[in-house]
Amino acid sequence: MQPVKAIEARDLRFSWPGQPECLSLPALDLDAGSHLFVHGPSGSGKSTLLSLLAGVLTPQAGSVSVLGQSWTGLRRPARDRFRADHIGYIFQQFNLLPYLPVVGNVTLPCKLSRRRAARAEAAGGVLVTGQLLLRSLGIGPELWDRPAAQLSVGQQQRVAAARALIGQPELVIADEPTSALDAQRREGFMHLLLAACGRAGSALVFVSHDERLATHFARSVSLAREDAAQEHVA
Ligand SMILES: Nc1ncnc2c1ncn2[C@@H]1O[C@H](COP(=O)(O)OP(=O)(O)OP(=O)(O)O)[C@@H](O)[C@H]1O
Repeated sequence: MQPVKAIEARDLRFSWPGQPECLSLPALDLDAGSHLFVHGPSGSGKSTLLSLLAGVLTPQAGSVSVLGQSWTGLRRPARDRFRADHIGYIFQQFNLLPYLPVVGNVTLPCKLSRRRAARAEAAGGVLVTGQLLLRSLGIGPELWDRPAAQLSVGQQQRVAAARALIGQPELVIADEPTSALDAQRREGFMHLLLAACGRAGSALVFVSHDERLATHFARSVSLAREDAAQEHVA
């Protein structure tokens, strides 16, 4: 039997209402635990693709399966549950709850998903797992009880990564999480994120307009118009 893929997308086509086609992708596969870099200029459809992969948007044609489950077969509440159980999402603007302490932000997915809570419990407890993740991403105990809004951009970004990774979701989706960082902090974050995904065994789809980040990945896909959805394997 073939192992279940983290992502299997076929013949995807998507247009926003009243606009020309935004995305056309014949195939996109991602093996469990492997990492993929998606790049393309602003407006090329990177965030749209991520929303299709995460089942937030529905394509006009084609299909997306995550861990062997097709989004088409799920109604909205089931989609929300499946997403909470299996996908960690790092948003471009991090989307932390500003007044909630750092550690509360990180453990939040375990309140929304029993599956992720059970995994964190099995790994030593939800709180301890959150603290360990924060530590591994360079956020020390002196910051754990501070409201998230009081952290620097680079610190918030690492908190967002810890939140995405708690409870070992099989798939982590990262939408331009490094766009606000200088070169040194960007490289540091990439190393921490890739190592944390490796430890959790999570597959990673990482999106950026910055092609230099491709050096961190064995596989990359370009959404640039002129070479529509071309794949490169290093
Ligand atoms: N909610 C929306 N409604 C209508 N059109 C949208 C919406 N979101 C995105 N678009 C359009 O879809 C196209 C692709 O946008 P998308 O945000 O996916 O690109 P992107 O590559 O992620 O861009 P960026 O790097 O600037 O974040 C753009 O032309 C954009 O205007």
